[in-house]
Amino acid sequence: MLRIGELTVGYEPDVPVLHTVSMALPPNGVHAIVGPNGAGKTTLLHTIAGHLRPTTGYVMLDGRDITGIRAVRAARAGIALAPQGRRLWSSLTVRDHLTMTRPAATAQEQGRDWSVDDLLDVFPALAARLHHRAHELSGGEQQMLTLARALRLAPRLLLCDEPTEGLAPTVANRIRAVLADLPRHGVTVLVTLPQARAAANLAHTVHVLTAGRLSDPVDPTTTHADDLIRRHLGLTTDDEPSPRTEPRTTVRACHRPPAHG
Ligand SMILES: Nc1ncnc2c1ncn2[C@@H]1O[C@H](COP(=O)(O)OP(=O)(O)OP(=O)(O)O)[C@@H](O)[C@H]1O
Repeated sequence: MLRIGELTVGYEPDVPVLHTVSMALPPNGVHAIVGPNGAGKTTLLHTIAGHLRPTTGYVMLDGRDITGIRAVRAARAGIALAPQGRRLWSSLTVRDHLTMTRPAATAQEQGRDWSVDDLLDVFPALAARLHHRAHELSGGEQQMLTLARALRLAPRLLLCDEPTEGLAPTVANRIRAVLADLPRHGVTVLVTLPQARAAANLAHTVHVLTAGRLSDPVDPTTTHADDLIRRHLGLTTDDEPSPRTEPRTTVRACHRPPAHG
């Protein structure tokens, strides 16, 4: 569904943050990018979402060249971003956020059209907070609202930047479970996560981004996946417990994507 080739992106001339990044994501899966702070994860998502223009390279969505298009056009093409830091409108209520946001994608490019009620079913915690302002919500509720608002745009590709950052483990697990279920609704998910273990438990493919360079995709179900991810991250075996020590069934998406897309 998404194909990126030789993408170089920077904020200043001749200072690239991403170096010739290439990636091909099949549709209807959950795909994770892990990497340390400052690796360029946000930069990559913002480039796909049309907030940043690459210096070189291309971004293709379902065979259509969307390189360098503006964010509004990326949304029309079926891409939504749930940004890091949430960026909610603090004085508006949950209801305001969900009713003010409408499907942005054109009919042809649109994914599922999520009604407000659909989204409250996905995030029951928000139903109880419908008339509360964003700044009155807990961190977990704010993150749920960020995701719900992005889904209101009816995307086929949802970009989630560190959606579990700073959340209690149970809330983070709930968020990951929602993401794992989205491919069932025709939404492909590209999510950045700080922890290799969480990414391996959730995603169908994991890419590691370090210092602006992206690894080849790793299939977390293969025998050497943990070692491979760890090696890409430059970790020793003691730095993070094995992904296989956690039950995968809690969040792993049940619909595997086709091998090619
Ligand atoms: N608006 C900006 N102007 C200049 N440099 C920036 C800007 N935003 C990010 N950078 C730099 O680009 C590099 C990559 O940042 P980015 O936020 O993409 O990394 P990240 O992997 O998402 O890290 P984090 O998890 O800390 O958000 C960093 O060196 C950062 O300082």
